Amino acid sequence: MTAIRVEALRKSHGRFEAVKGISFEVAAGEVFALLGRNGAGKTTTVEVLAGFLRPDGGSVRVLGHDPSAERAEVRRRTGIMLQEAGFFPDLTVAATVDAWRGFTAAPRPRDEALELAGLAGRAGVRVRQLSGGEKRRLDLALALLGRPDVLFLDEPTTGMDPEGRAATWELVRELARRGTAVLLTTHYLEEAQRLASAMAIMDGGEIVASGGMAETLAARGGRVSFRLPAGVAPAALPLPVTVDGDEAVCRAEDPDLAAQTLLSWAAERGLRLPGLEVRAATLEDLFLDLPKSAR
Ligand SMILES: Nc1ncnc2c1ncn2[C@@H]1O[C@H](COP(=O)(O)OP(=O)(O)OP(=O)(O)O)[C@@H](O)[C@H]1O
Repeated sequence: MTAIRVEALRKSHGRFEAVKGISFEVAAGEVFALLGRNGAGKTTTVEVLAGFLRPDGGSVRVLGHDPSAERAEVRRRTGIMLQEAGFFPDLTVAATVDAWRGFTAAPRPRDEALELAGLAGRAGVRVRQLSGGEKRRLDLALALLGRPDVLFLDEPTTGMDPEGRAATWELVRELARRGTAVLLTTHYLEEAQRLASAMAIMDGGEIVASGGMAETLAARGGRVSFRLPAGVAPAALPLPVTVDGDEAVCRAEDPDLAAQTLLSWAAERGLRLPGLEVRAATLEDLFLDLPKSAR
């Protein structure tokens, strides 16, 4: 089931066109990463989907509804974690959650939301005393209060320590397993690669690359690297390599097969390939392949 549908969306801020006709879909139970450098148009897109901004062109549907025309219906079933949290610094964590529960239909119990977000035991702390990462967790707790079918996460783990980040990833995975559609924007490419099954990279308001995460990365191939054995000329190797210092790098569609070819070649000659490393493509490799302007 399609949870989010964006078709030819356009949105300007004044005369500046921040989103220039983008299209993508997110299915129920899918984590979709919207990526791109600062100012690419990601937040503007999320704000349209959340019903905060009206599109100038094209259409968006969240759970089959138009988020600006049917805002109440969409808001009831979506959770949003935006970049700037508008908390009252003097309220405690518990009071903040209670206030939000008042605005939420059929909210989760307070302790359940705090537990989910990893804030159990911090209920009595004032918001101003929370660390940056803990504030993100509080944001997450609020976003999950209404047991949303669609979750918008804008830079959810900024400021979190590695443990908090790992716990958040696990929570997002679990929510997706239970059917929540998650639209994630992040600058942490490792986060996107681990969590998302599909992605789109935006630049200057347009989508410059998109597709299933695994398929896109597999199509990009991978690399095998090793230290060139003494006395071996790169041209003598059975596969083409680029050489940087004494490191040889072989880019290949199937890096496992390339490694086997290189190792058999070396074994036949009684050579070793020290420091041999086989690596599938990462999202970072994909980014580095994009035109400079898109990174
Ligand atoms: N309210 C606004 N008024 C004017 N320009 C805006 C407004 N909001 C965003 N913009 C501009 O629109 C462009 C896209 O911004 P947006 O916040 O959507 O990008 P982003 O991809 O989310 O960036 P970041 O990674 O920094 O969050 C930017 O150039 C930004 O300066």
